[in-house]
Amino acid sequence: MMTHAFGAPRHIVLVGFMGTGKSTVSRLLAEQIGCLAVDMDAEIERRIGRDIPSIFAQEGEAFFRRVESEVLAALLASEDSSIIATGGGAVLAQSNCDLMLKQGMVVALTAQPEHIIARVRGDENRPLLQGDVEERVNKLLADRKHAYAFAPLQIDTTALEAQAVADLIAEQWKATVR
Ligand SMILES: Nc1ncnc2c1ncn2[C@@H]1O[C@H](COP(=O)(O)OP(=O)(O)OP(=O)(O)O)[C@@H](O)[C@H]1O
Ligand SMILES: O=C(O)C1=C[C@@H](O)[C@@H](O)[C@H](O)C1
Ligand SMILES: [Mg+2]
Repeated sequence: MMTHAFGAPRHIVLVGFMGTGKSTVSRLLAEQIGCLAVDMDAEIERRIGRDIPSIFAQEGEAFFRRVESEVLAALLASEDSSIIATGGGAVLAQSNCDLMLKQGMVVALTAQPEHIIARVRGDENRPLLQGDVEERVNKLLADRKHAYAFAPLQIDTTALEAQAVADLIAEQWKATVR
């Protein structure tokens, strides 16, 4: 179980573009550290009772972003420590970033565009990447050039296995909560 020094962050929050490995790494980290992994996208689907593409199609992105902010705030308010895999766009609201920094150790995962494209190609669960995946990824990456820079810890996952990424974060976490 995790123990906490006074004032130490309660949660580990993973941010990053789609396909950088937040969901995968969160599950590995949870096993390693011994706490719950929560995937915000899955939590939103559970709360609304529909999958992400349907929520985007039927309610629109603005609705999705409102629910995303509510889910994030609820998870961060929990007394129980967790590893939170955020959705790729959860950082688009400054208020979300401020909350993450206040309540968690925020880690940004990055990867070279070609690797992101290879990892997300063929996955129909990402409504913002439908159509020409390469074009969509490059456009969104340009729009979000600085969106993940607020995280104090940045890990380039391009040449790392997901387990190696989890190991790096676990090491940093142990040093932080000691
Ligand atoms: N370090 C890595 N090296 C190679 N492949 C990886 C790595 N991390 C994750 N992957 C693979 O990339 C794909 C996307 O990973 P994952 O779903 O964890 O990304 P994500 O950041 O949660 O994306 P999203 O924001 O869309 O939820 C998966 O197929 C996963 O197995
Ligand atoms: O980057 C984004 O804006 C998104 C990423 C996914 O995790 C989902 O939250 C959704 O597909 C939107
Ligand atoms: Mg994910």
